Amino acid sequence: MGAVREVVLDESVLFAEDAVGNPCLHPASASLLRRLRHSNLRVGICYEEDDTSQKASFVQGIAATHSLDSIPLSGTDEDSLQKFLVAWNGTGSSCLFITSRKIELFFSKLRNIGWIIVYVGVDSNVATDSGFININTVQAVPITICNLNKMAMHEKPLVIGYIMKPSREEDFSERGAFPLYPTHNGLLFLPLSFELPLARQIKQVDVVLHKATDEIISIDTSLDFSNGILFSKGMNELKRNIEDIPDCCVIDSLNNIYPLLDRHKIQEILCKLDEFNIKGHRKLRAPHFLKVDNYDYTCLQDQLSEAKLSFPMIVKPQVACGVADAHNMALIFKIEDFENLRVPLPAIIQEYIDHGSLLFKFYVLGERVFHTVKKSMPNATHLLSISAKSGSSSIFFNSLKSLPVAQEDNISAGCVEHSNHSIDLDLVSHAAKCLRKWLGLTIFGFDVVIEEGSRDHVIVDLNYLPSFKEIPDSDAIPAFWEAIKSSYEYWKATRAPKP
Ligand SMILES: Nc1ncnc2c1ncn2[C@@H]1O[C@H](COP(=O)(O)OP(=O)(O)OP(=O)(O)O)[C@@H](O)[C@H]1O
Ligand SMILES: O=P(O)(O)O[C@H]1[C@H](O)[C@@H](O)[C@H](OP(=O)(O)O)[C@@H](OP(=O)(O)O)[C@H]1O
Ligand SMILES: [Mg+2]
Ligand SMILES: [Mg+2]
Repeated sequence: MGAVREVVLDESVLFAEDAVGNPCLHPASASLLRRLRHSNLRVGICYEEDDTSQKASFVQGIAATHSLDSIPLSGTDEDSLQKFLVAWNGTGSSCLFITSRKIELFFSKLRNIGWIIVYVGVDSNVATDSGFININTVQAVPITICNLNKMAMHEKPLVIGYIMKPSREEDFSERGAFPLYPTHNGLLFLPLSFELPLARQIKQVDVVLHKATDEIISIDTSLDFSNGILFSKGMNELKRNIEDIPDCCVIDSLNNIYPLLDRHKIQEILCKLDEFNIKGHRKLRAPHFLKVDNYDYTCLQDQLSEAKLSFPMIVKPQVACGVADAHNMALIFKIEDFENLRVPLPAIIQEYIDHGSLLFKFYVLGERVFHTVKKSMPNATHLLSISAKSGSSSIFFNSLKSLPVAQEDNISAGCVEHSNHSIDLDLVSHAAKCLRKWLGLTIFGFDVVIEEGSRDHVIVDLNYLPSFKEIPDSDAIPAFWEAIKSSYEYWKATRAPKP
């Protein structure tokens, strides 16, 4: 049996009726359709031709929404089968027919031409063999396809189990990052579900790719961050499983991720870069900073001076991500602005770098380094005009939502475009390689601003598994796959020998 490239979902596994008898889509089926849509498989929906017109138009609407084919099935006789096959017009590779209706005659005809029937439902009488598979719920469809494709491929693909918040999974999935048919470098992607037993799922994968910070409930900053994290129930179960199954490559290990949760640790890492400046190149450095546990500014001025900090400054929560207020920060212009400052404590006070409102976002995917230029915040003089207009001296904002931009900020796209000539890419790429070695992370991002005047390249932020949305899919996705494969190969070559 060849690898599965095509899947037809019968309406019986997708639709139900709501309280008033109208057709509706099972939530689990909706999630499955979203995943299959971007799985690099050809997917269709089959519906009974004599369905009510309301049902037929509902099915066709769902198919159109998910960019899937919709194929009518008029009956189970030979003629209906031929009409169905002509309408589907399959490539002849192994095709799955996923249903919870028992149409024996139709099944045997399909199996005779190499299709595989996947019956969804709990029925002990169902005999299973290579052409007939029984699963309990539609949530087991991806793992079924994955296992069939693992068995069918001459060179065993590497199965990457992934888990992240739905919006992030959708972002990656829409870019084609999670195919259920092997990539050119032999990877298969399988969504892990907290709603199914994790131990069984993890045994099916070679790698677990996760964004654990998506599963943080809260962080008790009175403890060392890694001990203060309260994860979701599902993430705690995943942690237990990956700790119990040493034979599972994790991208990336939690211990390597924890420092990027903490802007204080990030500053300490970035300050190490000061030693790595290359003669004849611009200086690469971290911002001057001070960590504070309170905003009592009566004794703060000396500490600020000692830390070489002068106004304006930017105040960020020490917690860097994972919780809602990790991106609530403020620009402050005088010592009194610490009064009633709403930035969560403990906080990191950073020098504000005048950087002409241009931000260079770098993304490290394994060996590859990409960057994009984005509009940022204006120089201090412009910021003062914003604060003057706002009536309050300090400027409070959420960096994930919007940055304070001066009205008269005249950075046009052209300036962003020309800015590429101002950054020392060799210097930053060298720094990226150092950071990759120190952090032990497969995919991470960092933000660079160039100080006006000195032209110092200042790294103001480090992020774990960012979205690199702005990098073209044609570059980013193959690099994403290569980074994962290289990390796995490095893990395999360096892991402790099996007992
Ligand atoms: N020290 C600084 N001097 C000047 N501008 C800064 C400084 N720190 C941050 N910025 C600007 O503010 C933006 C948000 O800051 P930062 O990147 O630290 O926030 P974040 O919440 O970590 O964002 P991300 O979504 O990238 O994780 C930066 O992208 C940059 O434009
Ligand atoms: O959601 P938390 O755990 O707070 O972490 C954020 C990161 O700090 C940001 O770097 C991510 O933004 P980018 O993916 O654009 O880098 C941001 O990605 P998002 O905006 O796509 O959610 C978040 O991952
Ligand atoms: Mg940032
Ligand atoms: Mg960040």
